[in-house]
Amino acid sequence: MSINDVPPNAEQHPQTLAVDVTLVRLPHLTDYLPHLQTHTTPLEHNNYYSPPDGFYLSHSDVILRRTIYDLSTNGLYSSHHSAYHRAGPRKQIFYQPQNVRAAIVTCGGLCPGLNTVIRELVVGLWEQYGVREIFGIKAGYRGFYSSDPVRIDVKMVHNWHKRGGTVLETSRGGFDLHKIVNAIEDRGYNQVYIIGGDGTLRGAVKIFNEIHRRKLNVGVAAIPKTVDNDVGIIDRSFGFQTAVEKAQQAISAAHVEAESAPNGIGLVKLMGRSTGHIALNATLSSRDVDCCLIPENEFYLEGKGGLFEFLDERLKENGHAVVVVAEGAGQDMIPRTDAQKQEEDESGNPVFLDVGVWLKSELKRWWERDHEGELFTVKFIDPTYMIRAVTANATDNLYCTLLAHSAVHGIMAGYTGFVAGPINGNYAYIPMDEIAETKNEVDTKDHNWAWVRSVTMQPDFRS
Ligand SMILES: Nc1ncnc2c1ncn2[C@@H]1O[C@H](COP(=O)(O)OP(=O)(O)O)[C@@H](O)[C@H]1O
Ligand SMILES: O=P(O)(O)OC[C@H]1O[C@](O)(COP(=O)(O)O)[C@@H](O)[C@@H]1O
Ligand SMILES: [Mg+2]
Repeated sequence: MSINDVPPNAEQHPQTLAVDVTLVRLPHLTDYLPHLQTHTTPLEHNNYYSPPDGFYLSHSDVILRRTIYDLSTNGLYSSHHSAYHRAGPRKQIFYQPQNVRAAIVTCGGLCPGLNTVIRELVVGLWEQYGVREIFGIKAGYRGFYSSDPVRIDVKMVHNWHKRGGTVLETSRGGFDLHKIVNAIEDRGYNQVYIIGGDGTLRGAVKIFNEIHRRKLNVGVAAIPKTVDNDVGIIDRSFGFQTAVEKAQQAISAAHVEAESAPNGIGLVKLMGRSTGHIALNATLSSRDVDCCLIPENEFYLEGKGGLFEFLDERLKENGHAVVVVAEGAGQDMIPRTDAQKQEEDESGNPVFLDVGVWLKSELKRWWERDHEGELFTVKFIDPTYMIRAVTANATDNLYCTLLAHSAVHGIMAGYTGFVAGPINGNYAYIPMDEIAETKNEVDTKDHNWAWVRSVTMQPDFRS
């Protein structure tokens, strides 16, 4: 079939898609505990649920990862079409609610919605399944072995979705596999809910593998958290939209400052350790940005096609310009000492130098050199934690709720070593190790980046 054979009106000329589906295998407690008993879910007798036909999902309900096909190629017949188990309640579960001891932990940096996820894990366990023993682990992974857990009940969590941060506290570092799994065993937890980013997920995989090795009757579920939106496979991470909304406010302020000064430049640095999703999305939604700099697209300052030449033209044309830079961009250009090159945070993440401060001083240096005596202003705004230390917006709050309830249903159904997350708008269970290995970077070859370029008309920094 060639492109010309694809009829413009598919309704009149329906095409048949033949898709080979590979079911992504999800770990289950019965993989190593084959004699575990099943029980009918208490949702059957929940006055507020009255499950209608089709309410329960089964092992055969799946979500396809790939939804976009090109009818003119044979690509659609290729064998790799991953199908993931759909998230949702199962009629048969592998726990008796009165025997459940659940532990919840938050790790890594803050993210809007953390408290909503915790709240909804508690509500889901308590209200839907009748679980009464729910514990919060304090201050990240280290809390498993270094402090006493906090008992949580459904009344306590009432208002938590209206608070930024994490009520349980969080931290980086402190991952000690054996101490953590020993604590899980000693304290008798049989469900562990881990909320965290890429580092946390790599730790969660190790915890799950160790639990599997010890053949413990303990389900492990993770809920991916990161404002950076750098977790792969899932549509987006919770809190990201809220962070973009906040970032836009910083851009608006930078725009006002820049507009109100002769040759004014508003410079905004946004979070994004190694991905530029916040910068890109805030740029696209604000439309005030003249240039968006992200880690996935190297840039340079001097010469033809460089940032200075571009800003020179923009200032001549408009009298002002707004530059957005993701914190991980341009790191290779910032001079640093050997000690600075080695610097890592407690989790082993590289510590960046401040690209905003550096860029501000480079802009000033350039202007003084090339435009001596002409007025010039750079206003640098770094909202840092203001974009993530906030409550989740309505969309993120709802999203956090669905994530938490999906995780509870999955663990109750005996699945383990999984992450709950949306794929193409539907909630799925994805093996933890698969998620831990993937990274969601900005694809500078796709339409979104092309859109950024067409909105800003910034250089591609390739010449
Ligand atoms: N490769 C790894 N193996 C085990 N634990 C890890 C790993 N990377 C990070 N962690 C632990 O996960 C937690 C959070 O990691 P961090 O990178 O700070 O944040 P995030 O999970 O948000 O990316 C920390 O306690 C850290 O020690
Ligand atoms: O100062 P902190 O707390 O280490 O956080 C800074 C980092 O945390 C983030 O907000 C998110 O990182 P994680 O999701 O990996 O925790 C990054 O954008 C930023 O580089
Ligand atoms: Mg991380």
